[in-house]
Amino acid sequence: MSKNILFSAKNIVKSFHGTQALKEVDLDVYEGEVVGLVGENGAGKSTLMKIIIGVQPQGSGEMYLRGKPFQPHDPLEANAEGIGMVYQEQSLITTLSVGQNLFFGHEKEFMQMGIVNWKKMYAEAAAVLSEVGCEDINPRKKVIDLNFATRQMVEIAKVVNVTKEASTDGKCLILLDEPTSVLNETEVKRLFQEIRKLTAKGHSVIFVSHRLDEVLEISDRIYVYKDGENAGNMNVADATEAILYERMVGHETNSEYYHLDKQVIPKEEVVLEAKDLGCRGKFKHVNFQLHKGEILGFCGVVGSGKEEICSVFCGDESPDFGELIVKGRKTKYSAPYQALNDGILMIPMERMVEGVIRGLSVEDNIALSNAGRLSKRGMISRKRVSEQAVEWIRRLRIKTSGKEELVIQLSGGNQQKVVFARVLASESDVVILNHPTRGVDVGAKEEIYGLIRDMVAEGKSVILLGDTLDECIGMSNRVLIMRDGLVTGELDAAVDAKPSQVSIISMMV
Ligand SMILES: Nc1ncnc2c1ncn2[C@@H]1O[C@H](COP(=O)(O)OP(=O)(O)OP(=O)(O)O)[C@@H](O)[C@H]1O
Repeated sequence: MSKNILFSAKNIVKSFHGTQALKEVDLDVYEGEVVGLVGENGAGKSTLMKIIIGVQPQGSGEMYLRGKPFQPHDPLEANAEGIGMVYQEQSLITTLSVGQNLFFGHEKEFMQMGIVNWKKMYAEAAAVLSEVGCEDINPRKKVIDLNFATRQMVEIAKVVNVTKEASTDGKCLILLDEPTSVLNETEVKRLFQEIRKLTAKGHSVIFVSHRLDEVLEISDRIYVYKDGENAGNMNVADATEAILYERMVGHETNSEYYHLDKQVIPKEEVVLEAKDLGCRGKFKHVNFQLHKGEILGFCGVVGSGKEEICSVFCGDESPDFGELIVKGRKTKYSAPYQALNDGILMIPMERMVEGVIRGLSVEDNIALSNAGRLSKRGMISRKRVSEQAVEWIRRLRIKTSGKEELVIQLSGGNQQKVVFARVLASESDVVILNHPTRGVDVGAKEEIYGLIRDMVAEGKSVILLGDTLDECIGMSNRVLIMRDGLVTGELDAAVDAKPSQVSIISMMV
């Protein structure tokens, strides 16, 4: 590794309305290295990234790029200096094509006599995509027609392209904030290959993630932030998941991660049943039963059909074939409220878009799914809304200045905790958890696993689309495996009979 410092942040301080997000943090990045940045939800990671890219200014402190003072006023200025960022929230314009997104703001370069030379733009877009190993993405396709994983690869291609163009002589710095959260394992591998290609050319990357195994795999050095302060930095050779966890959370992981001691044996009673269920072009011949008090894990790669089946249970889509039986009654939903009336609720994967109303307060968001229980003679009791919020803020350790704070002001992971609180507080007895721990820090993950166990112990039933195979196996009583729209296997996952990852993967691919 070259020893020239590419970027430095020194004594960075940032406050928001009384919340001190960063208290004099430092961060150095050498040329050609990947710096991992980890910390609990609300530790200040995204805030620092936004300061580096020029979205918001720091309160005090200095930054240096290639040894010179660096203070971008907006992301375009940072791009022009060779710093680019892929955001946690997707930033592509979905109504435009991939090519238009890649060259957004640079259309002039393709103008000939006042009109855009589309052929040229798409040819160049194809070249950019192939440079990041995504030659299979059609640059003419509208972003809205792409799945989230593909969109993420387009975002990365865009950023790599912008910064590369900006600095032909110098080295670039790419900021990746939770880049793998919507990627499957193959795509993560591809991303890591891409990152390694970039660093081999002397460019550098800051990699922010809650997935400690990935941080350990891709980083050269790792910084840990805790409550807006540096809680240590180390070479990857000196780091383990346990060390990082301890620095982040302040204590060692003390309980069994998946709370296997609390795994209960489901009841006989069937709450939801699929009989030869099918949706044209998405999945077919799906049969299974979900029992009271059961956690049923669905495993499969993106496109296997597992997400689409869940859309049928929660009323987002209607099946074309077969039967859906809920609590003994044959049914078919054409809207989510109908599923909700039957006690079925889903945490959506894109919960930043669908799961939370960001302009509402923390307490009102938590109350969204159980307004009925909180009302008296048709009037919502503010007192109950407030009491409920205080309880969940405490249980999930939601980092907020108070229950009245707007959700938009919370860090990404804390927004997710709010969505989770909403589901846990709901009266639904069948809960579909689509990647419930994505973007949530390791400490909160453990708590969420404990809460899921409590939910099923109380008699709720859960369909789990886990963030990792490990999570799916660890938490479930049984797993269903899907490939190309078909169920390819069903395995018992009792406490003493957990299937191996290898046996599941062999049925997934
Ligand atoms: N625009 C804002 N207004 C008010 N408070 C904010 C704002 N942005 C961040 N904060 C607060 O600053 C703190 C740090 O947030 P930040 O998003 O940097 O955390 P993070 O480490 O990236 O967390 P996560 O892992 O959940 O994404 C949090 O307490 C958050 O509520």
